Amino acid sequence: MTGDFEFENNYQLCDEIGRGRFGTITRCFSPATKEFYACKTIDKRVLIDALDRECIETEPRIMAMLPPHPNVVRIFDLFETEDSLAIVMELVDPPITIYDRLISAGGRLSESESASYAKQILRALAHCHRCGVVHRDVKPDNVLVDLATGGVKLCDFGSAVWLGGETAEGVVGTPYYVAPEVVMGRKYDEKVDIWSAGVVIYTMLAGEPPFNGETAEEIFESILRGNLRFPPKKFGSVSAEAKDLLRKMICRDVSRRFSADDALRHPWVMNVGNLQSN
Ligand SMILES: Nc1ncnc2c1ncn2[C@@H]1O[C@H](COP(=O)(O)OP(=O)(O)OP(=O)(O)O)[C@@H](O)[C@H]1O
Repeated sequence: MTGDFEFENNYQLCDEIGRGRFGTITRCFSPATKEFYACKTIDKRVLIDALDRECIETEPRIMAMLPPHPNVVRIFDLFETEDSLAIVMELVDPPITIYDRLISAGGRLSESESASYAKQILRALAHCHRCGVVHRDVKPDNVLVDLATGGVKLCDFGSAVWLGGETAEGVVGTPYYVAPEVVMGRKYDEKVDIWSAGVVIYTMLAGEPPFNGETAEEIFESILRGNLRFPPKKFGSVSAEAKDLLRKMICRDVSRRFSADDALRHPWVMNVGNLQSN
């Protein structure tokens, strides 16, 4: 790891393209490779909380550990000083997430677009899980979409953990997308990402998440009740295969819940190219 000085020698900072809990994402340019990248800069001085400090240290460690995959944002460089951290990543330009895509599409996406994104998210998760990495914060805001190619990339590994076959504890994630075993404070494994990915797919198809509430507590109660419904108003034109996959991903029984590889073998995901785009 190197410092500020080396960063300035290697990259030129351009415009700000995003802001997260801990830092700013800026487009940057490398005169050496003549390529643009996304640089996440974190001011470590504002992080008082031990958990926040852990999050920012985890992200580059986990990203560097994962072998490259077309559906996972790649890390290229890391610069660290006592006060700051800069992570140079692959740039998705324009910087659009599935969350932004849902907003611009008026709330929901077609079945074919949803299935195409679902397949790529599942490929990213299968890759992470094979490497023992659990993302723990799969949600529309953490999936970048390349509008030119339709390719998607999983990003923000700040909540991720390397489990390598073990289990974890502790509430991590974003209320709407959190699996019930996490809410209950039980030990959990990589299947939490499958629940969250199922909630993301449901949200893309319906325009709203399956478990709702005014407060985080209400959302958690709804998740624990686990009453998965497909209101005809939202799901009238959605195929039976899509609903079947959702039942197998948003499944309370962890041992029966699909793995990423199981989901990739499901007909709805296998037949992505044949779905209607309305
Ligand atoms: N590699 C990238 N290419 C293009 N845009 C990106 C990239 N990474 C992040 N962004 C943009 O910056 C925003 C914030 O990024 P990110 O979610 O990684 O930050 P964070 O600090 O971890 O946020 P959070 O508050 O969700 O933890 C994203 O929503 C996206 O718009």
